[in-house]
Amino acid sequence: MSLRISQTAHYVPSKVITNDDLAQIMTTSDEWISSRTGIKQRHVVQNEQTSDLALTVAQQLLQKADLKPEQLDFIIVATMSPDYLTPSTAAIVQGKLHAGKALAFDINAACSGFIYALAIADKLLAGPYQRGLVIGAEVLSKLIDWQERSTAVLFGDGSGGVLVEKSTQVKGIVAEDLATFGDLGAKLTAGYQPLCSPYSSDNIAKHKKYFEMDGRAVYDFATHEVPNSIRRVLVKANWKKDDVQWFLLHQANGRIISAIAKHLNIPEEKFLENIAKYGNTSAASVPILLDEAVNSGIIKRNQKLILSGFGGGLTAASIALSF
Ligand SMILES: O=C(O)C1CCN(c2ccc(-c3cc(CO)ccc3Cl)cn2)CC1
Repeated sequence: MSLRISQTAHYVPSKVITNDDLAQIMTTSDEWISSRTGIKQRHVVQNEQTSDLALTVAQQLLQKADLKPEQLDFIIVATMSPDYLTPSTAAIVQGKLHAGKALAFDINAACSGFIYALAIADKLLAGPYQRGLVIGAEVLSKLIDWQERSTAVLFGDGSGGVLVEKSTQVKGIVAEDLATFGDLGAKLTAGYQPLCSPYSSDNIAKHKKYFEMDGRAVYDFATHEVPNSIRRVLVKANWKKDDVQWFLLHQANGRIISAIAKHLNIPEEKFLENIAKYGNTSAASVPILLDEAVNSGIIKRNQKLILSGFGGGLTAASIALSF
């Protein structure tokens, strides 16, 4: 028994902000952003919340599969930018979808969130459940300090997801490697919830609401731990790296993907990329990349894929997927 990805979908808000648009409101340039990150533009919400982006993807997945909402057993939303602490973004989607039979919950593993969520869905399908939605959805624009150019230029809003079903036909997730490096968590933070009772005092600076990142430290972490993660999952899957048709990595930074390809001595062409169009959309980046590659015919059935996420936590996670 295994997990089959039956449908893929993605959605991004209509508002496009180019690097030149950002140069109008902060001291930066298209040259700096493009050369250091590979990003040319990003999509930013105007009046949509994270649950709205996730709901649109959920509706697309049901429509593609000709399924009714009540046929869903679960909805998992991977997000680090939920509408609320409670209700979960997944619960909001479940309610608006009228998917009354589906258990629904969020998971937060930042940019590894979609990979963690796929692995969790695999376990649910090994149990009493038949099918569900796994969605990565982010509105990072609400977590950005728009006065801080070092982070404001990196991120975008978006959502992507998959319909997963119990299957006896495909191998699905052949192996997984989900790692957390909590001792490095302070290197990438956002959304601190300050203590505020009459009995507490909180010396954490209030600006911890917004993204803060030790870019050098996270960059170095990624270029070392992502190759390690991919090597481990290849061994667990008993795959050789040449068996893999495509590598779908979190779209954090174009130079990081090149560095990881070099570390692994794998041709860069095997690493799919769309960071130029969307920026870093955290948990949404891999499912957006997956849907685009399926739609364009780059990814075909029965191919061997490696999906990898890395970032906040810090986390690094990989899945060997027989698509
Ligand atoms: O070249 C420069 O000056 C800078 C150097 C630092 N850079 C970075 C550093 C880290 C990330 C990053 C972020 C996340 C969060 O999702 C996850 C994973 C990563 Cl590897 C993205 N960019 C940008 C260009």
